[in-house]
Amino acid sequence: MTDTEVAPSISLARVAKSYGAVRAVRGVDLLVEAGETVALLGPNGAGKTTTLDMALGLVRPDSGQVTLFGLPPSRAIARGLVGGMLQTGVPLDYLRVRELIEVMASFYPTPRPTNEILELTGCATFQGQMTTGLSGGQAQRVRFAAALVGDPELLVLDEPTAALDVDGRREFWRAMRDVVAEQKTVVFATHNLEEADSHADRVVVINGGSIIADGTPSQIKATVGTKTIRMALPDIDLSELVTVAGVVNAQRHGLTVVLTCSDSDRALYELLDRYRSARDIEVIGGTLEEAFVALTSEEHG
Ligand SMILES: Nc1ncnc2c1ncn2[C@@H]1O[C@H](COP(=O)(O)OP(=O)(O)OP(=O)(O)O)[C@@H](O)[C@H]1O
Repeated sequence: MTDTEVAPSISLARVAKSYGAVRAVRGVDLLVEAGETVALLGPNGAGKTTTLDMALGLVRPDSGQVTLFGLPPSRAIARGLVGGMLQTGVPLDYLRVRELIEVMASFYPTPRPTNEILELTGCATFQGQMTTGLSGGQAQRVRFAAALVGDPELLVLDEPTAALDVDGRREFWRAMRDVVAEQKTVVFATHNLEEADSHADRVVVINGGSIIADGTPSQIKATVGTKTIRMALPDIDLSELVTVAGVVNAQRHGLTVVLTCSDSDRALYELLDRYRSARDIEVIGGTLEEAFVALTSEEHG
């Protein structure tokens, strides 16, 4: 078992998949280490689902290699190391919610207690309902419970909050915090930037079937230089300000100048050095949304 402890939770090496003429995933390399919470962020059709389905062995790649904990996906899953919550979902057949989770628990070597799972995922209140009559949000919670019941080391979630309202999302992420605190590895696909920013410690941006950025949310924001410096600085020409290293654009609003920066730290040192009269200085961080739009609107492939 030591190999499963040291091997990355997910390893994708030059993995590619086409559907006819559509190159859904184009040679992706991705290592996810134990304990990481990774958001796979991309617009519709970016290749997120195909990537996760290949990681779980549900879709066979045309080329490249996939291992989970150093094992072929089917073996890692058979050992109960992996829980998945996918768009296709758990078949919700004619059972009560509680019965379904009990049946799922019986498939795993070391399941978590059913009561604990029902509480954690917010399913306890409707555990006696038939699975065929659930609302979209309830069905999503049941899928989450089914993914967690085997007490997996790796949790793979494809757009986990897609069917949830604002309260449902909040509850979902509250439950996830407990899972993350248990040092599990979590990978979730989303096109919700706020979720990636708030809940992942690493964001992998995918577009057109390729990974186009990979880093912490702050690193992703920094790669596209979206920080802004505002300062009161009268009597200085904008043409002079754009010559400051790290400044890419300058605008004036009365006494205030607004500078868009590719490197706000460097720009700030030089500005303070040059202009001792600068006052009311503010550095405003770019949002992940700005970074994402900038990254995904570039030409790729
Ligand atoms: N079974 C399939 N048959 C044909 N084309 C497919 C199939 N699955 C995916 N594709 C195509 O592959 C590309 C990537 O799709 P994928 O579902 O992986 O993207 P995604 O990032 O998960 O998108 P979404 O956010 O809309 O779920 C898309 O162009 C999609 O239309």
